[in-house]
Amino acid sequence: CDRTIVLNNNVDYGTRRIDQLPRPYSCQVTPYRELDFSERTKRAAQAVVPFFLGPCKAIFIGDVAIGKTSLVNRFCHEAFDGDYTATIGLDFEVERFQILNQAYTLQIWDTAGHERFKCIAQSYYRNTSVIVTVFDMTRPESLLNGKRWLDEAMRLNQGPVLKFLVGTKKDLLVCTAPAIKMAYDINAEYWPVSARTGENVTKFFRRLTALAFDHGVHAGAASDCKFVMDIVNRLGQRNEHCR
Ligand SMILES: Nc1nc2c(ncn2[C@@H]2O[C@H](COP(=O)(O)OP(=O)(O)OP(=O)(O)O)[C@@H](O)[C@H]2O)c(=O)[nH]1
Repeated sequence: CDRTIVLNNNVDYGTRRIDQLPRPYSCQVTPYRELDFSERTKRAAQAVVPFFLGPCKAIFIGDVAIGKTSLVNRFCHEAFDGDYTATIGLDFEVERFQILNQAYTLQIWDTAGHERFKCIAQSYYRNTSVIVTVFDMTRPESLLNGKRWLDEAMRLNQGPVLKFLVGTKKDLLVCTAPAIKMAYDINAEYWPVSARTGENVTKFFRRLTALAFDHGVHAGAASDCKFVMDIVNRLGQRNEHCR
């Protein structure tokens, strides 16, 4: 088999530093319409008192051999391997970003697509901030199966999650219309990428991480607010008892 390993093929990987909210692949195919970080996020990032935002957990799900690991490897290691090696259960990567001068960690959970490892992978689906449903643009059935993978992951996550639909192997381009329709149907942001050439890979990860950061600040602010309201309510109840 023709083994191809490409390293540093002049793709601009950018940096892990983000000062402005990166654009979606297409403004038409995204449920996330904000053009910049929210005012709340910018204020929080500029505050004198530093805030801590926990890591972002992003799971990558989808059929076997569609290019999940290749996508992750291209971003994390700037490498592409033309040979296929099945993921056993699950792989894990950590990437550190600087967003609006705040440290932010992206955890990438690359799950196995093989049925045999499904139970292992599914046990890591919980408490996810981002679900990336991956499909192979040269294999239409992997797009249809993507919906099933997403439903299973959503069933195990009660809280709000960001959803992305990523088509791999853009270098072997095929029609994207069904993917765009699917992205609308599942309310996900659509990205076609190529791990072989690196096209859109860094842009996609920067966008994912920045959106997760923005939404994470909101969720954190909301839970702080709930915490304060709980205290106020409890104090109110105590006063009632005293009367
Ligand atoms: N031409 C081309 N081939 C790709 C691309 N991405 C992945 N491949 C090839 O597709 C095959 C499968 O890729 P993997 O990344 O191992 O697939 P996976 O989804 O992680 O597979 P599992 O671990 O079994 O779930 C490998 O032979 C890759 O070289 C791409 O962008 N372009």
